[in-house]
Amino acid sequence: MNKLNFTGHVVSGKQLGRTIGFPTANLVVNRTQIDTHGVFAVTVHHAGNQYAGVMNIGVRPSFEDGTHTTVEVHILDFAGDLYGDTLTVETIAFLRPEQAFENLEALVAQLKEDVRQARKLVEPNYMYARMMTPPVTLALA
Ligand SMILES: Cc1cc2nc3c(=O)[nH]c(=O)nc-3n(C[C@H](O)[C@H](O)[C@H](O)COP(=O)(O)O)c2cc1C
Ligand SMILES: Nc1ncnc2c1ncn2[C@@H]1O[C@H](COP(=O)(O)OP(=O)(O)O)[C@@H](O)[C@H]1O
Repeated sequence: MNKLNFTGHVVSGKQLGRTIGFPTANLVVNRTQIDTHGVFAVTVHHAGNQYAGVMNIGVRPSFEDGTHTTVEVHILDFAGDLYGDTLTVETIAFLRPEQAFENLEALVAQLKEDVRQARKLVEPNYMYARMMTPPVTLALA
């Protein structure tokens, strides 16, 4: 997979995400930075912090007429107002292509599975970084 690394600012969407337990920050990004569609496990940088997340780049075939591409990120273990803020997103792994779901229940079940995968794929990176930090610091001291 080609790694994507881009920055965008958060605008409002249909405000449906929060009603299904998955608030998703809609990002305005430079189209030339995005050359693919699909669902990804990602690292999100916001205000000096780093989080694991799941991202969809697509046309939301379950809800839309399938013409307008959006970039949406759900950040794991985060709650807060991001409207107007800037996020930098780095893809870690491609999870699956975007699908048309029959109903919200089926979408939510898949989103839970996406989050489960992202935890497995993204969080070990942080654990490894934390494990490595003390010995490196000691070696430099
Ligand atoms: C990780 C992730 C995967 C998604 N996968 C799909 C998908 O396969 N099909 C789809 O129609 N929408 C998908 N969505 C988009 C949701 O339908 C969207 O977040 C929801 O419509 C809420 O939109 P809102 O932020 O405008 O309120 C996905 C969103 C995320 C964050
Ligand atoms: N964990 C989270 N991940 C992403 N956005 C979150 C999260 N927690 C709170 N938010 C906020 O919720 C908004 C997304 O909620 P949502 O209902 O999908 O609305 P919208 O359709 O306007 O994107 C984000 O823009 C952000 O301000």
